[in-house]
Amino acid sequence: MLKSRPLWNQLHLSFDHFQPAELLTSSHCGISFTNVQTFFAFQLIFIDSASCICIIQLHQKSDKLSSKSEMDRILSVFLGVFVFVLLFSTAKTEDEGVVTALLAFMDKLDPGSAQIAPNWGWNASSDPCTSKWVGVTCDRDNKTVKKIVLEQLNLSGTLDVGSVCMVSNLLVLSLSFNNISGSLQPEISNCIRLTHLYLSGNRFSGNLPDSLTELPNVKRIVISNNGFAGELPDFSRITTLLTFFAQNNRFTGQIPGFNYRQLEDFNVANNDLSGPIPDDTGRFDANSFVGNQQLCGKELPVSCPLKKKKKHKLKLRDFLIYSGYVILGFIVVVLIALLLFKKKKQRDDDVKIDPSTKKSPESGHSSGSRNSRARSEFSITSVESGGVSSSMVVLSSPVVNGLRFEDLLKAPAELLGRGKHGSLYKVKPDGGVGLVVKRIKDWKISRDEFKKRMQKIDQIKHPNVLPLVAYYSSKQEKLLVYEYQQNGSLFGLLHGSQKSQMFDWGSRLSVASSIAAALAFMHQELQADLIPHGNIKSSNILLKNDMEPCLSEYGLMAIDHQDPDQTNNRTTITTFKVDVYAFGVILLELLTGKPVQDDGSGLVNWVSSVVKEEWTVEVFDKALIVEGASEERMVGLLQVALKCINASPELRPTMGQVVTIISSLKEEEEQSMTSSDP
Ligand SMILES: Nc1ncnc2c1ncn2[C@@H]1O[C@H](COP(=O)(O)OP(=O)(O)OP(=O)(O)O)[C@@H](O)[C@H]1O
Repeated sequence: MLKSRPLWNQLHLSFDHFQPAELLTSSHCGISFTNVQTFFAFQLIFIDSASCICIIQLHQKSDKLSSKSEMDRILSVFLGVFVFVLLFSTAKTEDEGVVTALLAFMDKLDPGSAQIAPNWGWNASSDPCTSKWVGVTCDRDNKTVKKIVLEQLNLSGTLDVGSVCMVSNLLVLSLSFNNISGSLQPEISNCIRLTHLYLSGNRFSGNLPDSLTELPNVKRIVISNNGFAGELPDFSRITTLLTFFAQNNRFTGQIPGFNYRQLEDFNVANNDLSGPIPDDTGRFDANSFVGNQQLCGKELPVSCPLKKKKKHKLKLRDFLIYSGYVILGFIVVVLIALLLFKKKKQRDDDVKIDPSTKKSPESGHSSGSRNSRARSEFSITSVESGGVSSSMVVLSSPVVNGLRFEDLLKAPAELLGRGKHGSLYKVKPDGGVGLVVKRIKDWKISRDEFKKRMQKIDQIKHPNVLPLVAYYSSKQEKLLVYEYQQNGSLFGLLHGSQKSQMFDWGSRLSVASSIAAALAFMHQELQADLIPHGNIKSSNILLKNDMEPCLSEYGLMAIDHQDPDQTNNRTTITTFKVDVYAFGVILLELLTGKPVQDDGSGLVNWVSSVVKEEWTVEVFDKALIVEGASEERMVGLLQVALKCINASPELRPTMGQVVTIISSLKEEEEQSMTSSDP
């Protein structure tokens, strides 16, 4: 039976029949009201709103019993039966409504039932869900129609949008590769929950209705290979759209606005579109636009003509005015440049360019060409450090035997990044290995506490945690020295130029497993000292020479910056749950292949909303799907991630628990690999 959601509305209407009545309570599971005239209370209780059964309880009000009580009893029974019949009939009407709508839709789609066979189930005496009509998919409870997929069936009628959109929970409508003709009617906007509309490979014609852009949830619109014509409506209104395929139609006019930054797939090739390509992101190449004679842009061989400037004959007066503007502009530019220069000088006042580092052997650039993100060279010589070599503690590491603070300060340094918590320099002391120096300013931690913390962290070794090589502490700044890892980070592997390298499902699961194990170990060892990592993100997971992942910068951040509830009083448990949350975000990054922006909440919200809609497979990285990664194990890992990102720290698992689940997923994966080996 179909879910009877609108029944509720109708129920309220039916109460009007009993006016004057006083509504006593109203909830989703029951309603009661008193009929004042007959001194009766009815109680309608929904046993199961889905099957539309209700029980009507009739209560006589004892304090109001009168000589008319016998008469009233009869009346009450009559009223009860009446209400029951009324409700039952309205519920039935609702179910029948969807069945009727679907049959009307099919009637137009396949006139004369030329294609549909009797065993498809499409008839008025059966239920689309429980009788499993061909092409219809329902929700898990078999109550609501969610998808209609009727592809490659040679259907040659028209699309009755008015009828099909009466299926109020419809998410997917796919009618690709048939012979359907006619236009797409404006009532398409009634399909308010629709996320996927596939109409490609038919004979549709006419304009796309403006109302198509009113669909609030639509993600994929595929209308390619049809005869659609006219101008495309303004799709920039749809904020959810990920795919728009409209190639091989007869669309004219200019390409309208789209949220190009968000679109994953876009193609309007082979139409009659004209004018400039408005996509300034450059994410879609010529293939998305070719075959439109009058289209121009950097993606195509035809670049757009420059706008012709009107030629003016300059009179002397005009000349003087323009010269005035030019001089004024020049003065403003000089002033701004001076201001910027002053500001930059202030920012860099503690970073002096070491004249001895004119040229870095690695970069080959001169120190004059400084740029914060590009390769730039500084000496990390600190104003206050002034050669206080005794303040630097070099830990017992084979990597830097005999390293002196002076060597570090003198060495050419290249700025790798300026993060929220400090700057990172790559340094290569004479004859030594490459190092990185993290420079943290204004960390509100006493020298003793800092020293204790670093020594504690140094005592705990794990193969997947990058060891600290040396540290230095002064009032204003702390320096932390690590070995430089030339293979980059997990961030680079997932989203950077290295993306082209195959980062397959097995490797992703392996990274998740190694990092989880490292974190669980560190948490256990540092439990008494309450030192979490505090800043887990994919750029802090580095790849060692053997491509094994390792966590860097453990324990540098006293407070977390990813967890929304960082202001809460921290208990032993919640302190470490900050890392569990961040690890959950890493898992999402591995599963979706999408980068994390700012605090990660964007990715978390997106995944949560897709999963809620029961579109779980949508979240996975396309590369993983193409590779044929096990959906069962991807869902398993996603479930771990969702537990980790629980808004309530107490409800998040411990890293120990996370390790157990991921290890068993990894084991299953390995077993499946060996069993599928020839
Ligand atoms: N030991 C290392 N070897 C090689 N690259 C490193 C090393 N440590 C960090 N990096 C890389 O250097 C870049 C800058 O690191 P940095 O720690 O400054 O950035 P961040 O993580 O964004 O900042 P923050 O840690 O302050 O939030 C990152 O891409 C990071 O992956």
